[in-house]
Amino acid sequence: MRYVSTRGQAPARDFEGVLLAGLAEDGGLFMPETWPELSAAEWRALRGRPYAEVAAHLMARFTGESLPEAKLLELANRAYAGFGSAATAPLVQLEPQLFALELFHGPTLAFKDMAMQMLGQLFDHVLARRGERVTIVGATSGDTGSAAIEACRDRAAIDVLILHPEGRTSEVQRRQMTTVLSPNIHNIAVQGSFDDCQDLVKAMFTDAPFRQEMQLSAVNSINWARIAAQVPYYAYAALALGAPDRPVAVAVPTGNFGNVLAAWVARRMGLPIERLIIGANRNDILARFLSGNDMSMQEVAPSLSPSMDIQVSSNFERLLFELLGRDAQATASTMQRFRAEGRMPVPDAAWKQATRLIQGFTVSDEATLEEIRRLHRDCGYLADPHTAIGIAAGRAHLPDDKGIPVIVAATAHPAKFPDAVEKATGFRPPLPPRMADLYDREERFAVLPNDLGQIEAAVRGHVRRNTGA
Ligand SMILES: Cc1ncc(COP(=O)(O)O)c(C=O)c1O
Ligand SMILES: N[C@@H](CCOP(=O)(O)O)C(=O)O
Repeated sequence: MRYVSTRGQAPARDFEGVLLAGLAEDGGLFMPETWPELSAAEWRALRGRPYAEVAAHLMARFTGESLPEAKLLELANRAYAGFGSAATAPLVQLEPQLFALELFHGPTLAFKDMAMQMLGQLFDHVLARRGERVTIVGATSGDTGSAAIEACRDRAAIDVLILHPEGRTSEVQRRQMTTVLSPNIHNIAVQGSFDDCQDLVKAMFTDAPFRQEMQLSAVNSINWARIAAQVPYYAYAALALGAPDRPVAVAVPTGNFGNVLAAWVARRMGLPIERLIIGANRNDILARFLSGNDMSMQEVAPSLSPSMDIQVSSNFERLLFELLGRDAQATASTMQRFRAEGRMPVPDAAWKQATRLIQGFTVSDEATLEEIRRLHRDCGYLADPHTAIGIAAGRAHLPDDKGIPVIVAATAHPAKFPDAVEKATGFRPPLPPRMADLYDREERFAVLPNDLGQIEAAVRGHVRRNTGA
């Protein structure tokens, strides 16, 4: 399998090259040159199989010969062994047609563990075989950072530097990152928003000499390997509900558009996902795009669902590439105009094509609290604010539905956002016993301005110290 850049100016790579490169050299995102598709019989054969087997089988369609299914299965078994649910990603029925796909049973209690634990295994395997090392730079609004840190801590061949927006994550999220004192882990609180952090990461990747010198790699969903590892859980859930012989819809609380893109990919591989539904908080650029072709940037505003306080949704570029018929030149110029003018000029035909499949809903903070309250009262279910937005969006879609089940991505454990949950229900969800002393642990992080030079200097300093260079 070969991968091409959405902007058409970077060399094509294989899966391993894409895993290590992260972002393409031209600033674009890697996409498979062709889409693998499974027949109905192949999907049926995956029904009832353990999660690791489904993951290995589907990921093998993206990796090619250097990482065959048997090797992926070995890595997947290791990746998911420590999850707190035997099902890895259990499906909980909330209403006759509505199901929560719980993706938060990994070590850091958010859906990021589903892919990141697998990425950690992939990096270990590939770097050991090649005798190489990498410097991972990542941006987080709270969950990617801790998942990446947990997956890569104490590795000799990996340095990890995570940028988070100062004061804009929940305290649990921040502490999950900053209390990991392993020598290869470094946290930087950036005086800015998540979008600023993400822009800094992308700027480091497009600074060719720096990228080369540091051997940069990515763990954000700009890295195709992240998306590939997020596809299997949609298949796992849809198969449990009768796919490929019964269609499903999928609802996803959305920020950087990676999680919903993975569902789009599952559909492209032949899974009968009839509708994709996205829920947004007040940072609702994607919902505004879907309702009126208005992809215009606004200031990032803090909300009760901080992980989704995002305006520039990186993975939208991958969908745009498809909507524009894989025209890399048109994709590049559309993205350039978006960055220059703050508004993305999506042709009407492409927009209409998107709206035929994807529906968007904005859920305010008040409506989020009401949804958490309602779920607790009526279903005995405790949802975190992000999951509540997904469920609210899924429920808003139900009247349009033809009776097909809606799978909602439940993206975080309620204990990660205890203040919002307590405000809605009066109940403060406790952290699992292994994290009970989180508030007493020592924290270590630097605070830096939104300045590329200073961030690059910090990265260089940490990597030199770790490698003794
Ligand atoms: C808990 C949670 N829910 C939802 C999202 C949004 O997911 P995505 O950025 O893939 O759209 C995030 C951040 O990625 C998150 O951490
Ligand atoms: N919500 C994310 C933001 C980064 O998203 P990613 O999927 O691109 O890693 C976070 O929690 O950090």
